[in-house]
Amino acid sequence: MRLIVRDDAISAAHYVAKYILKRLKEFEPSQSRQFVLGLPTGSTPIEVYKILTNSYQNGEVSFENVITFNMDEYVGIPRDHPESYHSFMWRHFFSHINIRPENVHILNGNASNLEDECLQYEAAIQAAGGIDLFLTGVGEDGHIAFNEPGSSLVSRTRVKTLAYDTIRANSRFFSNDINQVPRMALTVGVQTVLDAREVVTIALGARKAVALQRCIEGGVSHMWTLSSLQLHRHSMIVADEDATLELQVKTVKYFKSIEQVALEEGFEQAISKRLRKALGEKHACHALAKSAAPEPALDNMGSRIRNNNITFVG
Ligand SMILES: N[C@@H]1[C@@H](O)[C@H](O)[C@@H](COP(=O)(O)O)O[C@@H]1O
Repeated sequence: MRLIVRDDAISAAHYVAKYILKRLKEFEPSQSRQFVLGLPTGSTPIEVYKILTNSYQNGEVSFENVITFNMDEYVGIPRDHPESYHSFMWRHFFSHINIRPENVHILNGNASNLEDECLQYEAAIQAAGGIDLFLTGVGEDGHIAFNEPGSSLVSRTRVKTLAYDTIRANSRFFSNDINQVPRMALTVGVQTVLDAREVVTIALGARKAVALQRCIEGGVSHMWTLSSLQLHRHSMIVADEDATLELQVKTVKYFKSIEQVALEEGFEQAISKRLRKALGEKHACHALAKSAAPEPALDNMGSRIRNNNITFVG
């Protein structure tokens, strides 16, 4: 797992947006080879969506050959309710870019058979070739998507009852009236997220600090489902300083020093190359096929420089 720390929320959002743009550029999506992007809702990714929208409007990126899968949706509120995740995504992102409506996937919280809806969603992800990059947020209780504390770490898309803490936290979107917040949601599972080729999480503000501490410095636990990212080969958390408030100073310094060394030694290029390889396994990526250079070995202990070769943890 990588941890990237930026001074404030805007800088963190810029880092994430630029990272996604870089991945899209490297991938060169086309009609026969579409990029599959997993997306979250919540206040945290809004700035990322704004930056991606601006990039589209400036002609820097196209979403024509991007397929999206959203993480979750409330059960039982109308699709056009202003706080449904469907409305959220179109309001903050999809309406402003050139994505094809048929490429947008958002769970239907009003389906007559919710279990079937979840099964079909998993099947649709498979049919798209799996998710290339899953962007996620994190709840105050450490949940990823709506995988509340106690969720199975091998769970897949399903119906979930929301934790009281989440209902309380999300009441700010429902006129601060806890009674208006739906009690249930459909959500991708922890394993659905872990199956993505890459996971990028953005965590902003002091209210995420405890969750971040548990997920980075604690062990893998179903009580803090974001901690499952410790098991992923290509996971990265991008946080602002406030979100790191509960981490040990030495933890933050450690990850900052890794980033510094990595920048100096071309780590970014090494990661890009390794990810292109992972994507190439699915898409027969022509760019990587050209490269005959050996991959750097993995080292579970962290970033190391050996004979000018960098090894790194995923
Ligand atoms: N299901 C969503 C999560 O996907 C999101 O990460 C979380 C944090 O939201 P915010 O970014 O508003 O703090 O809220 C909800 O619970």
